[in-house]
Amino acid sequence: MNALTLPDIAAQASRQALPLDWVGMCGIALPVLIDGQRLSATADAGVSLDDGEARGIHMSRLYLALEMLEQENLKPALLRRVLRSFLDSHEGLSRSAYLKIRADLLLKRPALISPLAGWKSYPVSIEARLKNAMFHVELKIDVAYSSTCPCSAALSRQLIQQQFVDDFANRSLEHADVLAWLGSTKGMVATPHSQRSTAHLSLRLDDYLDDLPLIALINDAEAALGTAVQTAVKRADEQAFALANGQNLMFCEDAARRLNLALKRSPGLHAFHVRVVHAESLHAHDAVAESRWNWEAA
Ligand SMILES: Nc1nc2c(ncn2[C@@H]2O[C@H](COP(=O)(O)OP(=O)(O)OP(=O)(O)O)[C@@H](O)[C@H]2O)c(=O)[nH]1
Repeated sequence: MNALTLPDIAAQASRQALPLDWVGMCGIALPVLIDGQRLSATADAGVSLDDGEARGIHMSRLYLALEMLEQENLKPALLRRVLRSFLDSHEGLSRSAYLKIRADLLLKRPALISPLAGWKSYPVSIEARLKNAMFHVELKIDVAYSSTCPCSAALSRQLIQQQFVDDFANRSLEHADVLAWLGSTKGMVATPHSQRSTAHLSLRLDDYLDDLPLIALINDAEAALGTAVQTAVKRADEQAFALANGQNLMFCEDAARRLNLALKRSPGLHAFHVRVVHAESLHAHDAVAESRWNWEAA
């Protein structure tokens, strides 16, 4: 049997004539280049099947178009070319094309004080759509940070004050005694709880952008939060982190508001949705806050 005789089921007429919103493949393994970094990624690639009479799309054509992503840095223009190729190879069948790429971006992060540095992984996804000649790119980025509860800090301070009253009642205050007391466990009878937290950022990019501003957006988000989780840590770094947390107490509402304000100042965005999740150590459930700007369902 040669190729000419192979049955082509996709080209048959559909028994139920009905257009479909999305048809394609999910979870395709793919190497991609982001800012020169070779990353292991997975891709979802699809098109609409607007011709309801056609039995199926041609999956191999989408799959093969993804080869364009192997050698070039991921940029909006490249994503657009891939989507254009999806549509060109489905002329008469499809009017919209979709590509989602997921990867873990690795960034080397310096310690707060010591000259050390270590790698941090940021789950990112890049979603591109081409529909009626309109091209859109949306980024999703997860940023991990530490949050210390302001309520718990205030309650702890009150207990420390109470301890001070108990320990120094009817005593004259000597500087050396107070200093020694502050350095003892009695000087901190209670500690506020803090938690590892995650900001899930969904970001719609302006159409004119030449590059994907992943690193700039991560940096903006971490600067706004103030207490990004660390990589290599010596004691001096841990002490600086403790100070940063103490100066940066936050409820999930505070984190969501800070991110909202920071992302509005970030260039290249025209809409975003922020969801912060504080994996509480006080509770067995999470504290969550969301904030949107110019965001409605795509
Ligand atoms: N449309 C469709 N194809 C599927 C599905 N599952 C597996 N495939 C297979 O995907 C393979 C590639 O499809 P096509 O791109 O149409 O392959 P082809 O006909 O050899 O390629 P062209 O000549 O370019 O059309 C076929 O062998 C299909 O059977 C499915 O659910 N839908």
